[in-house]
Amino acid sequence: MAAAPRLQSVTLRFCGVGSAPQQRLQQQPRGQAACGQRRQHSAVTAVAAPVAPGPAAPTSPYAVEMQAAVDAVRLASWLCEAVQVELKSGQWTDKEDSSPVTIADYGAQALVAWSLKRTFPNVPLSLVAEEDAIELREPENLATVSAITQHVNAALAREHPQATPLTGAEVLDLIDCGDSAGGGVGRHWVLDPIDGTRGFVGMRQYAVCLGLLDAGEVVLGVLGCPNLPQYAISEDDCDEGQAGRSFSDETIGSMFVAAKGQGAYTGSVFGGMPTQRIFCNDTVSPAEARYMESFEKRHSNHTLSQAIADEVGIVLPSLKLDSQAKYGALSRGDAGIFMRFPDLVYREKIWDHAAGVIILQEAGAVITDAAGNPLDFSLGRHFPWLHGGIVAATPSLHAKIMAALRKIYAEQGEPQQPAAP
Ligand SMILES: Nc1ncnc2c1ncn2[C@@H]1O[C@H](COP(=O)(O)O)[C@@H](OP(=O)(O)O)[C@H]1O
Ligand SMILES: [Mg+2]
Ligand SMILES: [Mg+2]
Ligand SMILES: [Mg+2]
Repeated sequence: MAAAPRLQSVTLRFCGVGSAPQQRLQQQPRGQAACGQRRQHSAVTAVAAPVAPGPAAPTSPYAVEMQAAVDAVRLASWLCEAVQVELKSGQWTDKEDSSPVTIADYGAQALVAWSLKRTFPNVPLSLVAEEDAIELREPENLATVSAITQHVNAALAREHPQATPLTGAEVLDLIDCGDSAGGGVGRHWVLDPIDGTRGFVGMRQYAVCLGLLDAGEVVLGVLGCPNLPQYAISEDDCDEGQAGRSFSDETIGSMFVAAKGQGAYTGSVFGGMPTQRIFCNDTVSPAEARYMESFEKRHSNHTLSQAIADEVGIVLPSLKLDSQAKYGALSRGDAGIFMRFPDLVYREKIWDHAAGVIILQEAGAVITDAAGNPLDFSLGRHFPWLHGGIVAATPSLHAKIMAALRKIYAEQGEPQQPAAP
């Protein structure tokens, strides 16, 4: 729970929802959101001085793709924030897997596809993305399509006023661009238009996640985290409903970018190209370390992560937050460890990890499955079974976590994962 003085300021900021968000959405030109109005917060740890020229220097490999990805993620992030302002409980449907999907998931996917096609008009778009428009094409979903299209066109009018507004049919076709099978040959964009949809509807954390696969390897990643503070987060920032305060606070809203061999960087999600170099902090001892895990208990076994933490000597409680915002926060040193232990029958999707993994790697973290294997993105839209889950951490803490995990498995018995499909 937040301390009393903080609760007061949170209450005040909630009062602003409805007017303040509109100000941010309508009055602040792109690039100014990070400026001014900074309050005192604990600094992001392990952040080096800004490094010029940053990840999109014209001579850098993947520079054009990086700028394209940042533009696409920012455009989608504007839509997400606009929808979250309006989101009322119950304004989402349940897909077959019973995960909530909002109009923002669809709208963000359409905008990213539109943006990539605009930047690369002569290259066929191969996009491995979470959503599809099959249900939206049912006649009873006409009103939903209309709402998505309105939000898509509002974001376009803001960022690309010269663009012709899209029709509902065009929006549906853009969403359906995301059906690529991916794989280890050629280039494929990998998109989770909203990772952490439950966090999005719960006014917690979420992320727009875009990665680029080249010959089966993630070579570029961008995370847009409109609700993630630009300062180091604490438990207070993870409480249910806390993210709603972001709309009137210019220190909220982070972007993370990385390209292979070029380092990881952060900045404002509504600013320019992020240029602040970040590193995960490998000097933290277990006694000082924090670990992060899913907010949703059903996504990860919190009992196992607590047992590992106890074994390693971690005393601080975990930070529980949704989405790949965790990968961004780990990359800049807010915590030292991320653990994810889903049900053994759950098959992970590549869009839930692609962008975050390259950012983590470029920040100096180690990320493996629970058996210590690297994550292989070359095998299609899903991973084959990851052995027991995912562990990401600073190098020294990763080694300690893996040793603790092996000890616990030796005592309790190895988890019996189904054979690879
Ligand atoms: N039963 C389950 N176990 C593990 N992960 C699950 C799950 N059900 C859904 N997920 C995935 O967990 C993601 C959110 O991750 P996190 O737990 O880190 O917030 C979801 O992304 P979406 O919100 O994009 O659907 C979804 O892909
Ligand atoms: Mg989903
Ligand atoms: Mg996801
Ligand atoms: Mg998603």
